[in-house]
Amino acid sequence: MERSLYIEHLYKSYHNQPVLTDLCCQIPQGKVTAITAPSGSGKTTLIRILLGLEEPDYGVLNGFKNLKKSAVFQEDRLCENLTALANIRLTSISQNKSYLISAMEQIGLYDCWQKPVHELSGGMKRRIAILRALLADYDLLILDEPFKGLDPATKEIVIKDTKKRSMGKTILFVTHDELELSLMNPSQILTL
Ligand SMILES: Nc1ncnc2c1ncn2[C@@H]1O[C@H](COP(=O)(O)OP(=O)(O)OP(=O)(O)O)[C@@H](O)[C@H]1O
Repeated sequence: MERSLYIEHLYKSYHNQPVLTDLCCQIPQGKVTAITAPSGSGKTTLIRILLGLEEPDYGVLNGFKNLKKSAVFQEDRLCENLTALANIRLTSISQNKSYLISAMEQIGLYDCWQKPVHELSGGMKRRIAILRALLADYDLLILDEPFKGLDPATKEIVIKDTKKRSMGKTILFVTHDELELSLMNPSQILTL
């Protein structure tokens, strides 16, 4: 049986304003955990702490340290002057070009691999950011409102692809969207 990851008594404040107060939870490995909570409740702060981008004021993260992590942030964080393919290659240098182009086509990204990202639509950029994270080598995939802005039909295709590619991995994803929740089918939903 897979071990769980534990977040124990986590506290974080900014300018003496508490954001996370005594947060304790368990994240089963190899499963999908959703986080859904109102805006401003500290979801992104928690994710930044789990990724090591932010220090908690207090608390213990048990089991996270040696995990390889991959993430999709609320922003695409793509290199706008590089092509779509070159952005994806940043995390999957050993995959050949035809494999990567085929992976793009499976989420509806046709004939755009050689275009610089700044020439692409918002929804195309989003899918490239998601695919870049999915094709990386990781144990823990952290997704902060990853599917936001995609139309429902595209969302369904991308979520099915995400589920297929991340099978057996630990996924933590933030959403406010019922369709995303039902398609991702998390084993637990955390409300901060
Ligand atoms: N670097 C920072 N400096 C000061 N305050 C911050 C910082 N980062 C976040 N905050 C504050 O922490 C609180 C939680 O922010 P956070 O982005 O974690 O919320 P969230 O639940 O992810 O919100 P949303 O659903 O809108 O993305 C907010 O009040 C925000 O203003």
